[in-house]
Amino acid sequence: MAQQVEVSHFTAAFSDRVILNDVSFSIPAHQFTVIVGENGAGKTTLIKALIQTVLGAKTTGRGQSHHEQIRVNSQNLAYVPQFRDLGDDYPLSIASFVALGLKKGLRPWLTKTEKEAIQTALAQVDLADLAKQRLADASGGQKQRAYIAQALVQNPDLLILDEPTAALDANHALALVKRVRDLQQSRQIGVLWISHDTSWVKDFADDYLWLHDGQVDFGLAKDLPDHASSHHHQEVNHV
Ligand SMILES: Nc1ncnc2c1ncn2[C@@H]1O[C@H](COP(=O)(O)OP(=O)(O)OP(=O)(O)O)[C@@H](O)[C@H]1O
Repeated sequence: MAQQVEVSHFTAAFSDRVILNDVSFSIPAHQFTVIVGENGAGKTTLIKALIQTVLGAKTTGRGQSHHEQIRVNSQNLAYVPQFRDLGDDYPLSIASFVALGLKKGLRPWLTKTEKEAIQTALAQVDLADLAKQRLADASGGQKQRAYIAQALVQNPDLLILDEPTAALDANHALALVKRVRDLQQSRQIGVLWISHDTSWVKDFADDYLWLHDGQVDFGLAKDLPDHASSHHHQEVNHV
């Protein structure tokens, strides 16, 4: 299969500040790729450009961004943004929250297939027993998993997660990594996972993208350079 992501001489700048400077790299299909780099290195900027490319291709019917430096081979991209707590008065159950990921338009009911897809997505993140519980009453880790279930119910061929373990302790973070790794392999999809914690990368990812000094290095996860991990600090969202 072709590459899932191809970036060729892409530059991102805000005013005259260049964040990514003429970067080129490719990611093969069906890979679990971790994106690392210090705060401000351009990780979110990069994934936003990839997402815009896919959204742009849908409206123009072309598989390329308008500036033609980025190609993303994805019919169905799902994105889990950085964790935001929706608050104590959020009214929906976990199952209803996951159902928001379905593209059913204004139709108020769920088809049998959609109900099954919700059950499957909940089971895949081990939330089947909590389907009827209010999302507001779930723990931080359960909420993270509900966000991921909402992405999975879309049956993505490319899943992009922006620091999904930022609010989790080490054990729950590793459990989530393993779960997404299993799903990525069983569904044969691509995963792009932004992480400041690189402790698990060599064991569970296929490749890395390391953003530093305006450049992007791509390599096999087992070869992740030590200095790619050494200067990070984790930013936890306090809400
Ligand atoms: N809309 C914008 N306007 C101006 N500057 C921006 C904008 N968005 C991002 N930046 C700047 O671009 C740089 C890269 O930001 P980005 O969010 O991509 O970094 P990041 O690697 O995701 O960082 P973090 O690890 O802190 O989330 C930062 O210096 C940021 O301040």
